[in-house]
Formats: sequence, structure tokens, C-alpha cells
Amino acid sequence: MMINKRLIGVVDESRKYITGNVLVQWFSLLANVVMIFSVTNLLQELYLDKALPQTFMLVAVIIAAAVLIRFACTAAAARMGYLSSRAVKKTLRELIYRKLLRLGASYREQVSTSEVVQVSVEGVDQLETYFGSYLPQFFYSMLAPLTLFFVLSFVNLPAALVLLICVPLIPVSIAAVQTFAKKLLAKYWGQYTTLGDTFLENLQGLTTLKIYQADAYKSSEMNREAEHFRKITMKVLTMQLNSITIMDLIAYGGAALGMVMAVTQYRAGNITLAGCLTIILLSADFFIPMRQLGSFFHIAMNGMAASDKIFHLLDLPEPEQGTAAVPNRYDIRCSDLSYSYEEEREILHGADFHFPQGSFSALVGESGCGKSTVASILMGRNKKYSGSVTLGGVELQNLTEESLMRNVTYISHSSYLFKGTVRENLLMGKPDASDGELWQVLGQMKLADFLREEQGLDTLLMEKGANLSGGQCQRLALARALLHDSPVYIFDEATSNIDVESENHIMDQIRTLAAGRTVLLISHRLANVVEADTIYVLDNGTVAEHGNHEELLTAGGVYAKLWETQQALEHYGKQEAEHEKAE
Ligand SMILES: Nc1ncnc2c1ncn2[C@@H]1O[C@H](COP(=O)(O)OP(=O)(O)OP(=O)(O)O)[C@@H](O)[C@H]1O
Repeated sequence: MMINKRLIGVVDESRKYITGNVLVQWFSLLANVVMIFSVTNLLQELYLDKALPQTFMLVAVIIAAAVLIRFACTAAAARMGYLSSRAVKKTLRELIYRKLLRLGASYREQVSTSEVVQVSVEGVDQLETYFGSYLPQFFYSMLAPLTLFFVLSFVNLPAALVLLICVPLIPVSIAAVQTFAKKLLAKYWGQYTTLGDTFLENLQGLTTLKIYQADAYKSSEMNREAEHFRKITMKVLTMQLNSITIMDLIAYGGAALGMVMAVTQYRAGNITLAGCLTIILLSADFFIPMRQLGSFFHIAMNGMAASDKIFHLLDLPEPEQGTAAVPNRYDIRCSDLSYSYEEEREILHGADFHFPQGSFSALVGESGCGKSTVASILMGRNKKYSGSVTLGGVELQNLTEESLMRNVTYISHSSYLFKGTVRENLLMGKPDASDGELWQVLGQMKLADFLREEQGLDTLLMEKGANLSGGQCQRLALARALLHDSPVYIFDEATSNIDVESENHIMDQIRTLAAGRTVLLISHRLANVVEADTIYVLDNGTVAEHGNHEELLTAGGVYAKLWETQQALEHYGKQEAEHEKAE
């Protein structure tokens, strides 16, 4: 009945709150039973004209006490629900967080970021209600009818038995609905995520849609999907309403049967008037908890689906954690390096590289040949490679992630700048840097004058540095990288799509860095790698050739052809620009 033992085991702390919740609900029921017994007794005495003034007083006190107890129990049950939800959220989010840390930088080889976000935010929220409401109700809905049966069996066994036997009909009807509901809910979630994906994509690409005036088309496409979703939502609601009607029929039908039994037994002289009234007043209580459980049914189904997803994430195999630190040398060597994202398509096929310390190495090749894949492998993001990759002679897999991150700095074409001040962004590179050091790197990156005109180090940046130009963003990202001061730097298209001036500043810094460090520059623009000590040319996942610029031009191979094409294009661009100026 949708009870996941492993899940409950994982959130061990919630057990006590669930037990507490069930107990207080049970006390509330007992208070109700005592109150009804006293009231029905009073009614009987009144009927027989035997009621004493003291009895009135006593019953009034019992009613007041019962109401107070029930009030306190309801408040305590809500509190227990809250405490258990809190424990669930904290425990599960912590487990997911720790798991992600263990999966490390290469987590995307196994799970997508969107799934992680969905599971840890929405998935955990679903389980909050599962633990806070469904589970306590599940146990209480069994305890309540058994308690009432025990109490009423002293009043009249046959009536109590009829009531008890009718209760399981509710879960039976739920089980019958479940088989149908499962398929329907799977469809519903499918439509829901499809609509969500389309919505998000269209929202993100809204500017593009406006430019190409394709928003009307996308809007009608989304309307169609929304209509499908509306229809399936209505089906789910109908199913839920129908199942509620069935449960109500069973609950009230069962209670009515119990009442008929009570009256029949009274007429046959088998029970007293008080006994008959007690059964009538308590018969609905047999069914209410189970009926309530039925209305939590969808919470349980969502909870089960969410826990499956959470365990799928928690059960992902973890890459072996290295224990070695990078020794005091920082050359990188890749031998017979192969890698594939998907089984049937290998991207790198046995590539060999050597990027020595104190040298400027470059990796070039046509778009899609696998350059960024090499960088991702070196950064520990793609761990499932074959062959060997060593940093300072130690296999990458054997290094701790911390040591790798400390010693290698990666700068891509879209380095992330956070919302906050320039200072906060820079201090990520070196938390204990003084203002003097920060100004020094800003000066190196020719940003100091600009920032002095703004609010200096307190200049506020918007998300992704949206209030800076592309070139300024990239120069600030490089300033942060310089502060990190690591022995190895990897630049992956770090000068793509920025102005020539910024590109020149960045290239100057890269050349300076190469003096004592291991620097790898990945670039599709060959003009940037002319000065590199060694250029590796990647073609179809293998190293086609390597050497310095002159050597490669003389060899007349892939590099020479690429160079000629790019030179011709750049020449053409310049001529066009001059033409336009002249006109
Ligand atoms: N996450 C991924 N999943 C599946 N395939 C991928 C993934 N990332 C890259 N690829 C594939 O791997 C190949 C190499 O990609 P990579 O980004 O390494 O190329 P690149 O040489 O850096 O290209 P560019 O110069 O255009 O950035 C491409 O064909 C790409 O389709």
C-alpha cells in the first residue's frame, strides 16, 4: 500500500514523529469515545427519567475536557507533521548534496542537471507531504477501526463486526482505481513535462522568436500542447472525483449498515438505548480515517514516483575517488586517449599529447573535432576515458578532485560572473587577496581605469555580468583566474566573440603565464596560436600533426590548409571593410 520501507529507513528521524502523530490522533479518538459514551448514557437516563443534576455536571465537564483534549491533539498532530516534513527535507537534500559531491565534476556523465534540480527541489517537496500527512494517516486509519471495534464489541459484537468488515472495502476500491490511475498519471506527467519543456525553451528564446516573428507560430504550438494538458488534467480530476464518490458510497453505506444493525439489535432487545445510540454516533468514525487516507492517495502516488527518482540518483555508481595530490611538477601527458559520450560514437580515438611545464601549447582543429572534450577530460569532468592522462606523472583518476581544482584553472568562452560586487567575484579566485592585489590584476587586464570611474571594487555586477560588455566580462573572468594563481591554465576558446582589444589583452596575459606554467590554449582561430611552442592539430578525434607554426606550415598538412582558408577569409573581411569605408 505505497509504503517504501527503504525510504522510511533513510529518514529514520521521521519515525518518532509519525508514531507521535498516530498516537495523538488516537488519544483524540479515545476522548471522543469517552464523550459519546457519557452523552449517550445521559440521554438514556433522561429517557428513563432517571437523570440526576450531578450527572449533567459530570457530562458537561467530560465534554469540555474532551473538546480541549481534541483541540490539543489536533495542534500536536499538525506540529508532528511539520517536524517530520522538516526532517525529511533536511535529510534527503543533505543526502542528495553529499551524493553530488561524491559524483564530483563528472556528474553529468550520469545524470542531467535538470533532473538533479527537479529531484532535489520538487521531488523532495512531494515527499514532505508523503511523510507529514500520508504515512501517519496510513497507520492511524488501521488503528482507529480496530480500537472502535474493540470498544463497541462490548456493546454489541455483531454490529461492531459488520462495521469492521466494511472498512477494508475502501482500500480494495482504491487498489482497483490504482491500476487505471497509474497509466493515466504516467500520461499526465508526460504531458506536463512536455509542456514545461516547451514553455521554458520558448521563454528563453523569446527574443529570437520575436526577431524571426515566429512567436505566433510557437504560441499556437504551445496552445495545442496546453489543450492536450487541459484534457488530460480533466481526465485525472474526473478519475479522482469518481474514486472519491466510490469511497464515499462505501464509507457512508457501511456506516448506514452499522446504524441499521444497531437499531435492529435494539428492537430485538439485545442492547440498551445508550448502546444503540453509541453505535450510531461512532459508526461514521470507523470509516472517516480510511476515507481520509483515500483522499491522500494522490500524495502517496506522487511520493512513490519522487522516491523512485531520488533513489535512482542516490544509487548512481560513484567514480573511484583518487587519493593522491599533484606532485611538484605540472606537465600533462595523454597517451592513447579515447573517449565517447555515447557508446556507438567515439569522439577521441587514441590521441597523444604532451603539454610540458613552462610552455605554451595549443590545440586546434575544426569545429566538433573534440577539442573541448580534451579540456573536459583534463578538468575531471569526463572520467570515462580510456588510455592514460597524467598530471605531473600521476594518473588523473588517482588525484583528489580538490588537488586537481587547486592546480588547474579552466577559462572558457562563457566564464560565469555572479551577481554581486567586482570584489566578491574576484575573491573567488583568492579569498584572502588584499585590495591592492585585486587592483593589480584589474590593471593587468586593463579594467582598472573603467572600474575607477564606476564604484571601484564595489561596482555591482548583474547576473552573468550582464551590465558589462562581452570583452569586459571575459577580462574580469581572466583577472579572477590570474588571482587563482595555479600551475596549470586551460583556455577553451577564451577569446571567442569578443572585441579585438580585449582579445589582445587576454592573449598578452596568456603568453606571460606560459613563462613558468603549463598553458594549454584551445582555439579555432589560428592567428592566436602562431606563437605557441607546440600546436596539436586534432582531426577526427586523432592528432593529425604537431609542431610549431612554421614547422606545420612547411609540412603542408591539415594545419596549413586551415591556415590558408582562415587567412583568405580574414583578408576578404578586411578588404570588404576598406571598401565600405571608401564608399
Ligand atoms: N555532452 C555531450 N553529449 C554527447 N555528445 C557530445 C557532448 N558534448 C560534445 N559532444 C560531441 O562531441 C563532439 C566533439 O565536441 P567538442 O565540443 O569536444 O568539439 P570542439 O572541437 O570543442 O568543437 P568547437 O570548436 O565547435 O567547440 C561533437 O561532435 C559533439 O557533438
